[in-house]
Amino acid sequence: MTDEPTTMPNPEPATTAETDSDESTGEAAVPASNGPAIAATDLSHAFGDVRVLDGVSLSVAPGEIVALVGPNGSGKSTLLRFLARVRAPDEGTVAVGSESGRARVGYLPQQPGFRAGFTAADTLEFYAQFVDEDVDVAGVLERVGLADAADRRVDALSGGMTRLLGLGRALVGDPAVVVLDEPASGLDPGMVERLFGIVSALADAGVAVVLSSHNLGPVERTADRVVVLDGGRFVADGDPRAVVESVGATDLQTAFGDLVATEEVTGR
Ligand SMILES: Nc1ncnc2c1ncn2[C@@H]1O[C@H](COP(=O)(O)OP(=O)(O)OP(=O)(O)O)[C@@H](O)[C@H]1O
Repeated sequence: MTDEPTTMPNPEPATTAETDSDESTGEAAVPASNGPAIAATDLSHAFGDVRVLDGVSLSVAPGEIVALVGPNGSGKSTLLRFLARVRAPDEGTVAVGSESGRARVGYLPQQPGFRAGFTAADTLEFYAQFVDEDVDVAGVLERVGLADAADRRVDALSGGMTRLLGLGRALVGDPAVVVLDEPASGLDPGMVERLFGIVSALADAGVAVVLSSHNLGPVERTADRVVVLDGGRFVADGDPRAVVESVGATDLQTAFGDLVATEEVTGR
């Protein structure tokens, strides 16, 4: 199914299983001063017999870029849904806050969906009406590289363009935290660079960014911190250079293979 952002009403509401109340997600405000922008504590979750997360905790500071990497099916999307609060974990809490007091979380789901018939601009205008600030829709479209597609219907967008529109939707309302599930998936190399440039600019503006990606080159160059998820736990967590050096590798791609392959030895 399609996930939708949590900060604004949804034109095609998700099921209740995907839109848990604040109470059920254990949401709480992080103390305003010098606290993390978002803090997840002791998250555990299973789908039936499959344990996807096993007591993971993650705090992200304002202006920090955290990249979540891991093999297919390792639980990245599940963790990001919990951070975005579109779903609640079996156990654990997610607290959102920031020094500025902004507490919204912008979310790009792995498979963003939009109301057919709307144009790209209509779509962002729709979401803009639910935030307090004035939203420069044309500016958001420009920022994500869709200025020329403003009047194109969403059902006529390519897969990559749909993802960029999802990124634009996540940015509406100037959120303090942005959670991006594989934002570079389906983008051509130029747009991948642009995407990671947008991420850097967000962080420079004080936004906490948590993203998942299989594009380990740009991740290594852009992220402040890389978290490797495998077997329900974090098997590495540190700045990219430290993660690479921790296994004596030369780059993140090589380190990733080593870390995931040796999970049972290095897991913590
Ligand atoms: N709603 C669900 N019901 C049952 N199982 C689920 C559900 N969502 C995810 N899973 C399972 O949980 C595990 C983790 O899935 P998740 O999508 O979080 O992984 P991922 O790391 O994001 O994978 P990918 O890199 O392929 O996107 C997988 O085994 C998946 O099949």
